[in-house]
Amino acid sequence: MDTAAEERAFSIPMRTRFRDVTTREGVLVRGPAGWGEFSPFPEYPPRECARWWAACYEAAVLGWPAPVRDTIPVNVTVPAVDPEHAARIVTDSDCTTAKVKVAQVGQDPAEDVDRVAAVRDALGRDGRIRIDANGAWDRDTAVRMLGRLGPFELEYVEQPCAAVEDLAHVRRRSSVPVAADESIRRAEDPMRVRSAGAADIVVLKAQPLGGVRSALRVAEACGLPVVVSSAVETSVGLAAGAALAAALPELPYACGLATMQLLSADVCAEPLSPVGGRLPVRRPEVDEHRLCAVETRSPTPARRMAEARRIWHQEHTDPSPHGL
Ligand SMILES: O=C(O)CCC(=O)c1ccccc1C(=O)O
Ligand SMILES: [Mg+2]
Repeated sequence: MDTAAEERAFSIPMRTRFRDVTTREGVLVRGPAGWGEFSPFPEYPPRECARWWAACYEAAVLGWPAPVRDTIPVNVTVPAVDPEHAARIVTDSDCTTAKVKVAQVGQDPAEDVDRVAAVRDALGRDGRIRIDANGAWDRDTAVRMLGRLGPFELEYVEQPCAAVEDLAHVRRRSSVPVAADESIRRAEDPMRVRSAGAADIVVLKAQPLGGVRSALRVAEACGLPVVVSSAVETSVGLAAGAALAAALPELPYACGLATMQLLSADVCAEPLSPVGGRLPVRRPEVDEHRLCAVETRSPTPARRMAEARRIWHQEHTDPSPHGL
């Protein structure tokens, strides 16, 4: 669309499979404000990808609002691995909060219990544990599993069920606080979560919500405590999440932005990784050598971005002065 803007498609394998994600693909775009990332998940339709494009455009062209803090407390993310591996991931991190994936397809509920138990052992009594079911439980299973996992003292459960009505049901039946993720991220109307009484906390991600400013507006309109999470991005995408977490007026919980270690490589020489359980708020430099090493010839990422951009600019008529 524009020869001035640099666009580089990348493909990076995950270290550990994360749900059905084994590789992260996308495009990095360099604009006047820096690099932006466009990396929607493979199954996301073009209409949803338009918001991911808006986030990339904001990063590359507009930049971000001023931060009110310079480090962000983060959780270590524990995929649906065996108990020993889960304990090692927690011990190798400096984090005192862990987010444990549960309800993985093909696994037994006892595997969730064993994984959470191992994480509680590794963290000690003062650590915090939150779990994420990615909407996989029905409402009765959710209430039953929260009963089984309750003794490990959960900070909250993220998206126990897919439907907003089911989240509200679980919230009434269980003493574990409920956080909404997919119900915000993939919803036509993120405000339904609040009016349905479906959540105590909202999980906000910069890319799927259309950028930092747009996510800040969702946070303000929701009026619930916010946890900022990544979409498993390179350090370029993570920097947008850090900017969002840094700009929120209140940040009462650790954020899910320590996901760099889930990827096997990065595009920056100094990846955006936590130090002492906290992520520094900064924009890491893209390293040409590292970017080259993960560059892909696949036409798919660029094609998806062109389609997302077309939809976005159709709906937002102001023409970009930067040709992006
Ligand atoms: O929150 C974290 O710790 C990591 C981010 C994460 O879990 C995630 C990453 C990509 C896609 C979905 C999710 C999710 O929270 O469900
Ligand atoms: Mg989630």
